[in-house]
Amino acid sequence: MSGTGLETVFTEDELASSTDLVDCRQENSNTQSGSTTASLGHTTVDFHFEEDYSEGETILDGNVTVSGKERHLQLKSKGLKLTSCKSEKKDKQEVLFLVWRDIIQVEKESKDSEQQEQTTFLLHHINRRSNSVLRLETVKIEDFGGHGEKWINIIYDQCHKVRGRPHKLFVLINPIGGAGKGRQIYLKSVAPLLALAEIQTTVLTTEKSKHALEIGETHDFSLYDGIVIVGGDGLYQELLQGYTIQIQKRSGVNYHSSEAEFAKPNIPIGIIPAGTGNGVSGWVNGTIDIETAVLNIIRGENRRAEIFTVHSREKFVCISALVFGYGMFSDMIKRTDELRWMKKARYPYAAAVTLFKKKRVFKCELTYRLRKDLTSTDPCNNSTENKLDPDKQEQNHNSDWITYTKSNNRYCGIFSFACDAVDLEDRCVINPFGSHVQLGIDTGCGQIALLKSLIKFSTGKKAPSTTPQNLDFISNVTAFRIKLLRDDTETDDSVSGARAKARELENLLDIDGEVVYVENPEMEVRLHVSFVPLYGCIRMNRTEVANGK
Ligand SMILES: Nc1ncnc2c1ncn2[C@@H]1O[C@H](COP(=O)(O)OP(=O)(O)OP(=O)(O)O)[C@@H](O)[C@H]1O
Repeated sequence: MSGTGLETVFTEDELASSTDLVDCRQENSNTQSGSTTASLGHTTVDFHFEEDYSEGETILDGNVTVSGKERHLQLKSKGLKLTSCKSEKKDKQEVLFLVWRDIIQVEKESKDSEQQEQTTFLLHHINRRSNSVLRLETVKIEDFGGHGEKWINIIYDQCHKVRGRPHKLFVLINPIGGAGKGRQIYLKSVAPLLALAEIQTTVLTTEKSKHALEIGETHDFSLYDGIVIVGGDGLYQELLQGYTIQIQKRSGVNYHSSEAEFAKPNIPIGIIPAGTGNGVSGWVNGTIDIETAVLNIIRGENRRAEIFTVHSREKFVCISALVFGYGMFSDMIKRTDELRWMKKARYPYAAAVTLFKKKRVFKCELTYRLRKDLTSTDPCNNSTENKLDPDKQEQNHNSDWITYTKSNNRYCGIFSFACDAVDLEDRCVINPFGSHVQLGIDTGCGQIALLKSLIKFSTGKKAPSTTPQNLDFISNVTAFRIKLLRDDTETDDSVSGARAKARELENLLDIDGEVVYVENPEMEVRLHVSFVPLYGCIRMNRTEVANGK
């Protein structure tokens, strides 16, 4: 299945009603796809393009007209430059410089009459708005310097040969994620842009729970330049877990060993935020705006993000790409899972219910390892590290296991996000490409204080210098172990109803907002740095992050 790949997945009616598929180019030049607010992280990420904005050598130059005004157009080795003519007053002179990566397509405008001699073409390019939002814009350019179709041929060649830009994508849609609009989102806001960029697609929709896991484990992705998922964090986690297992099996890695060096995926993944939380998409795009996510996939730039693996007694349980939670976090996710019929409203509802519930206390041994070669949490540490061989980064960097002793083994919750919060002077920046994480430990913190802390973390607000009572954060963590301490003589039959329910909950984890059952609550969670290539990942630029631009 190739080409648009839509015929087998969408009904004729759906395709026919999607007018933008028929006439996508005009429609998209004005499209402003809906920007929603992320519940996790969308305002926190300050990614900056480390694109080389030097212009390079001139390939072709000449005069053109744009909206009736004379302009000078130069095609350079690094991009395209459009400037006002020298005759215009200095203060009215405009300059537009676009690197080739930011040009999506060029197409010749069909002539109205045979008499029309000048070549006219449409340049579809990315316009950068503030706060990471990208928009497609179209400029109509008319040649009058005599270069004719030479303009079109060179622009076409340059923008289509940009390194990393995908030509063939595998797309997986979750029709029930978020507000249940995955298919419509794909048809209206994703497919037209991919078609405009001449990207071939193979499109599948999930048909049942955990289908993405199965597809990830069995599908041959080698034919594709990238994988796109249209859904939320749960869909991404399942696809990535299946794909990770497939890679380990092919590479002969014993992935049941918690010490194993996992083979890393080489095909980048792009996430179209069509779920509820859309945390990872927000992290890597700096927004959960749909059009931005699509344009970042087309741009092709990608960077490896970190993930956790979770093992229990030397048996692989799962991977986690967003958050690992145990105790009150898994209790809350179980509650939200049971309320799936409420769609997006289930999260605030479950959070509100949690506020009024008495916290469950569990007893466990908690140990962790720290990254020992860090001297600071400066984000620039990452840029240096990323120049190193990523496999070497993980070797010999960990401390021995350290036991957490502050709580007398009594806990309400233990959690960690697969990212680092870089503490700048006025705020935090979430960095999913780092080499260590924070471990959160709740030993009886007030519910409201805990929620406020989590919201602060996820929205990049500067954390107060003092954390709430009974809430602790350990920085620079690379692995942790939780060993539940249970009374060996206790059985489900010998305990009260309430305790039997608590025992059931003790076997549940919150993995990226989904409930995962673990047979033996004795887990090892390990961070794998620089693991999965994600589209939309833009390097943090030292000066700009430091200046908070
Ligand atoms: N066709 C399907 N039928 C039933 N369940 C499905 C189907 N496809 C995927 N699922 C389930 O949907 C869940 C993933 O949903 P997804 O992450 O896309 O949206 P969400 O949960 O609303 O968003 P988020 O995870 O960002 O909060 C997984 O539990 C997965 O097994």
